[in-house]
Amino acid sequence: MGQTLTIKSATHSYQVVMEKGSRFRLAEQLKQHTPGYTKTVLIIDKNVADLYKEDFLSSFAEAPQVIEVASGERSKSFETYHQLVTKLLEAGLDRKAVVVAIGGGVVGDVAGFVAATYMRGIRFIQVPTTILAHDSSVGGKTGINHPLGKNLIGAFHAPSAVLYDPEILESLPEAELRSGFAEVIKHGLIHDRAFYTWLVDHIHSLTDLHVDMLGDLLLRSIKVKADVVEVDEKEQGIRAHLNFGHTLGHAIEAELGYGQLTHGEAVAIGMIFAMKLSEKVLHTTLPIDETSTYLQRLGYETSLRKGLTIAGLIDRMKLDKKASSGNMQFVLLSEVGIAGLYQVQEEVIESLLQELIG
Ligand SMILES: NC(=O)c1ccc[n+]([C@@H]2O[C@H](COP(=O)([O-])OP(=O)(O)OC[C@H]3O[C@@H](n4cnc5c(N)ncnc54)[C@H](O)[C@@H]3O)[C@@H](O)[C@H]2O)c1
Ligand SMILES: O=C(O)C(=O)C[C@@H](O)[C@H](O)[C@H](O)COP(=O)(O)O
Ligand SMILES: [Zn+2]
Repeated sequence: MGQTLTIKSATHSYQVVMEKGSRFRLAEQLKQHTPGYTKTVLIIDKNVADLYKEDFLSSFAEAPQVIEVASGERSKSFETYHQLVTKLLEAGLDRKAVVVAIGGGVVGDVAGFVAATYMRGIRFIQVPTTILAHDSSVGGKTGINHPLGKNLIGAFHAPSAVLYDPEILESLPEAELRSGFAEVIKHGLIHDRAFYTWLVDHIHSLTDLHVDMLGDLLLRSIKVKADVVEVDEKEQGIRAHLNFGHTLGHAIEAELGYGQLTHGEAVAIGMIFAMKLSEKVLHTTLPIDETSTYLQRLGYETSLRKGLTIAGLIDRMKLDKKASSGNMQFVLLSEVGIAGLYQVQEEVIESLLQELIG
């Protein structure tokens, strides 16, 4: 039956189910987690469809409609959103229908936003297929990007279940292991010092992330996310801590052009920046060298790419959703495992960015 973790949202509780081979039981799982549903449509990442579509369909007596979404960050767009809603209307989905999002964070975010808004909200199930999606599939943040910035349009809409089959992660390319693992490290840094230390001591290379241990590792990381979103689902307070590394990370993604650097790679640069900022603003001492060396050993970049400008990044960061009246706010660490949200003066950010640009 695999391992489960129950998450409480404001509207309902839902389960994260981690079970090897569960992709062959999707029809059964759907009945269990969304009782009484009238119809379903599977919205699936194109690469994932090529590899696993038949596996997902194998348990249905009558195959549901499948909509394939082009792989990549560019699909988190108005165009894809519009196309998907149109296809659901044409398919005749009613308010008791269920959307199943199968893929990484891109498909989860856009399909989740479709479900959040279709007829003012229908149920949806997250079937994460990347490491990164251990983060994106839990907590109910859904949305799309705007040319001006990441995730600027969206809604909070909790899934009815998160169905993880760790076997699927075996086909992930190295760059995607790296992207997803950044959010695992983030969870340790902001909320679970022992977990962070365990990662540094035990995961020496991305090849250490093999299927036999990924289920446990991801559940531990999801537990951090669950602890936070259960207390503050709609980001009125501590949920912002999950945004550690993201103020700069999102700015980098948008400035470079979506998809040039993966989300996790951009967040990794943002985390090192936020640790340096923490030392400056909070007069604390953090293991920046250790984290930086660790990230570099795993193949992450930790400084800013050529072509990025301080002015461009600052303009983006002023549009970040945490900004208040144009003042930038950053998640900083007073120590590993303890995060907080702080307003930081533009001059301080500017001078530190200068150091990172070199
Ligand atoms: N909603 C949230 O709380 C939240 C949290 C974190 C990140 N995000 C968002 O998630 C997105 C990134 O998600 P992602 O890293 O999963 O990227 P992604 O969805 O683009 O997937 C990464 C790549 O891996 C491929 N892929 C997916 N599963 C595969 C598999 N099992 N085998 C082989 N290839 C596979 C995809 O086709 C794609 O090319 C970003 O847009 C980010 O903003 C959202
Ligand atoms: O769940 C959250 O809250 C997070 O901040 C998790 C992040 O890893 C994720 O990238 C999220 O999409 C960022 O949210 P945003 O509100 O900054 O768009
Ligand atoms: Zn993220």
